[in-house]
Amino acid sequence: MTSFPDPDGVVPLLRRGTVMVVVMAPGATPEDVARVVARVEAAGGETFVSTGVSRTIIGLVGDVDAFWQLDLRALPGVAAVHRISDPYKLVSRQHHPERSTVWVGSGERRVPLGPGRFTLIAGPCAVESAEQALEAAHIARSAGASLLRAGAWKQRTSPYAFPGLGVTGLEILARAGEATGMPVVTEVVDPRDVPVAAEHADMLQVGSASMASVGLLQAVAETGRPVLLERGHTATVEEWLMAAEHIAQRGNLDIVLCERGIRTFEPTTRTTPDLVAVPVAQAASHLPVVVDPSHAAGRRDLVVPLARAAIAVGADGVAVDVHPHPEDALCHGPQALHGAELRELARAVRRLPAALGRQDTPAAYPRS
Ligand SMILES: O=C[C@H](O)[C@H](O)COP(=O)(O)O
Ligand SMILES: C=C(OP(=O)(O)O)C(=O)O
Repeated sequence: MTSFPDPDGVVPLLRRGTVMVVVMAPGATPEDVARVVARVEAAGGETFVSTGVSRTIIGLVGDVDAFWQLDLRALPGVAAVHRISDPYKLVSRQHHPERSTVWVGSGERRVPLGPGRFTLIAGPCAVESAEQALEAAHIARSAGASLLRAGAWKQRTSPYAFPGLGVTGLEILARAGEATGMPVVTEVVDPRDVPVAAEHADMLQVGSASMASVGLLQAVAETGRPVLLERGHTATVEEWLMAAEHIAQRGNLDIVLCERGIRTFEPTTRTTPDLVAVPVAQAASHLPVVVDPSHAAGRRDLVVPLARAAIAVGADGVAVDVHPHPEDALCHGPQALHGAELRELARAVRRLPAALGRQDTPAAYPRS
């Protein structure tokens, strides 16, 4: 704003419910300005024009989506158009200042995810057999996890990699959840599988590679099941929240955001865990935010340190891979924790929040 010699003309614009700012080019004529004003006012908006020494800026008040459709950037003399308000509404904290809690499961198996709690989600990356899933579920439960995760359909990069057991895997997972008293969360990759997944799982996950698949987002939303929405590994926080808005628009606000690493130039880890995204997403949105250090790092040795960091940065939970025999795992064995490592992580989950001054309810921490 210092480039504007008339700051008094700028500040009031931003104080009057401005949702968008149009910056005119230095050589813009009064006719160019009038054309922008006329187009906005014809669309039912209000304009506040601030004429500086070298530039004029126009603040717009009204329906930001309607203004966006006007394509003001294409008008003569317009240098830039900036949104001031969030491009999402239902998931925004601007319209819903209280942070939300999402409940997964029913009856005695109901598990909360949200402020004042730290929820441990654990399980194998993929369901491989009834024995493996049940063993992993017992390890997870005895360590103190309250939600069981595992994939029946895996969205693999290679068409030759293990794709999951499909509906058979789903049934096995549901039985493992029942046997251990944990609600289950599983990923859906194809919208056609959503109904059967919703029949067997308590929460549906949309994976990183599907984050922007609008058809899938809408299909999971319409089941009414809570949704675990992974951040796309090339998505900005804003794009992630717009994906969540697609779910919310279908009337389903039971959405938990999961930060699982983003693609950067750093090859040491599978993706780069973007922990700053946790407080950023929590400030922008009322939805709970958890972290998946297993898929983010792809390395077992980093999962516990990253989970500690996730607690410190204020995450509402972590989702981690655990496997009875990681060396034999059919999917992502190198990132899967052994039982002893999961118990170490669970100790951090019990002790760290209070040590770090978090106000979480101790009763909600995993027991073990
Ligand atoms: O587990 C989740 C996905 O399948 C995974 O992130 C893709 O992994 P891949 O590249 O090993 O297939
Ligand atoms: C987090 C997962 O996968 P993705 O790599 O698609 O985020 C997962 O399988 O749980």
